[in-house]
Amino acid sequence: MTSPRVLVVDDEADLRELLEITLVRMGLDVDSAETLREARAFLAQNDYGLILTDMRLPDGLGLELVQEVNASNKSTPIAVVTAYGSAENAVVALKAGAFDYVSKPVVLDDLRVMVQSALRLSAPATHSGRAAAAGTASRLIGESAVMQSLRNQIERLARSMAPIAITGESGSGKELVAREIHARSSRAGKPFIAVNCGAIPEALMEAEFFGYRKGAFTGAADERDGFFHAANGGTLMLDEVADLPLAMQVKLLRAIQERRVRKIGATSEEPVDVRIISATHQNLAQCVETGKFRQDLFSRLNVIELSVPPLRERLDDLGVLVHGMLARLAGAGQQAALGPQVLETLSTYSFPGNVRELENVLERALAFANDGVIEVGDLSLKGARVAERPAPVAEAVAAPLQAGAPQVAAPMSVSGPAELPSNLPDYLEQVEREIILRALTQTQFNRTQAALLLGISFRQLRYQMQKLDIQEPEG
Ligand SMILES: Nc1ncnc2c1ncn2[C@@H]1O[C@H](COP(=O)(O)OP(=O)(O)OP(=O)(O)O)[C@@H](O)[C@H]1O
Repeated sequence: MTSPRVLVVDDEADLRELLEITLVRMGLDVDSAETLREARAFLAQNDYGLILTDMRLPDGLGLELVQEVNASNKSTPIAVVTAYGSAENAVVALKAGAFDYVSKPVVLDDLRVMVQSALRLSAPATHSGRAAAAGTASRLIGESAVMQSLRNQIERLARSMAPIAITGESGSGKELVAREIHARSSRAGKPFIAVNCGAIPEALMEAEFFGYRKGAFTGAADERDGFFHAANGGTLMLDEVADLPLAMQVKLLRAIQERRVRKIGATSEEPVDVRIISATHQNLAQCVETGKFRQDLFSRLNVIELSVPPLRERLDDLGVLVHGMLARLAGAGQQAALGPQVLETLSTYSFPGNVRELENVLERALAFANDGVIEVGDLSLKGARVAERPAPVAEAVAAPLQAGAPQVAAPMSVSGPAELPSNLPDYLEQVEREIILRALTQTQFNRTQAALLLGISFRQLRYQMQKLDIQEPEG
């Protein structure tokens, strides 16, 4: 088997030699070019496992080479060497399609990590474990034009280290998209860690992200790794990134830029090789405008933007989604089918909770269904019920909230009313709404604490609040 071949493009003799020696020691064959013209000549003759180019060359910019390689049908990873402190250059190169970058002065350990990661992309699927190369089907269901375009973007983005910012409404599939990018990348064999930034108490954030040394603070009985260490070699997803407090944003920016983290109580930093994917259902650019989110972190995270459309904008996918979900919901041997008009009814609904809500609607409907056949009457769609509701307790509770004074009506007995409810789903929803409101009022609308009180996850609470249209009082 021949060694992978690497093309180094740099006109600075010292740096070029350093790169050559390091790559040869890694067992690679190296060609060197001093100009864009020479590089193009090499590229016309050989296939490379990686191209490593300086940004500034005597006859042009390394960026031109990035664009040319990306425009060609060869999918060779190309990385750039950027001048010290020029974070903008790195971002521009990544946006143009560079696989990754190394900053000058080149730290050889970082270079080796980057080279290995690039070469895994061209390695056979069995070695890299990549879903893409192994031809594994996407877990993202959907054949609509937007979903197909999303899948193509995922395939392309999986071949780079560029930070990606995923936007989309709650429940639209942002985490699934992030997992898919990871599964199709050269990092697939390493961990994917998703962190809900809004669910971590501020005081614990630094310890959770960066870890701590034994004795670093009262209660630090043992050394612990943080999320960055846990995701080393893989992907770290920062979910609900807009919820990060400003102080933490500074520390995170540093860690992302330097690719190094320092545990609390440690004297030195450790290198970490982590791809960052962030997600939010908020408008991050607006958060920057209002001073809630740092501009520098924003431009660092937002190198590539990926938007996941809400379900109501891709209702063409409803049929395949329902089919896929029913197949999963119906356990082995159990029937799960749709009665007449069910799909039509679903397609008139706006799904504010997106695909997650569709999953919940189907799960609930299947529990009510006779012989596993879901009928229109088994679907309890929020919009459909609102008109029928007489004057539920829930409305009495919601009114003062809108006026800005959180109050809760006398709690309904959870053990059940004296008379049987005439509509069980409605009744249960009212009970649920009331209990959630009590927990929220008790915690001054701190959703993390309210979720803890109720023994559910932050995500679950957020989803239920959205489903039941519970809003934080203004002011
Ligand atoms: N295209 C899809 N095909 C199949 N399942 C999907 C699809 N999109 C989303 N789902 C499912 O819907 C649920 C919600 O998706 P996910 O958690 O990725 O959404 P999200 O946008 O990250 O939500 P949140 O903003 O609340 O964190 C998951 O169970 C996921 O598997």
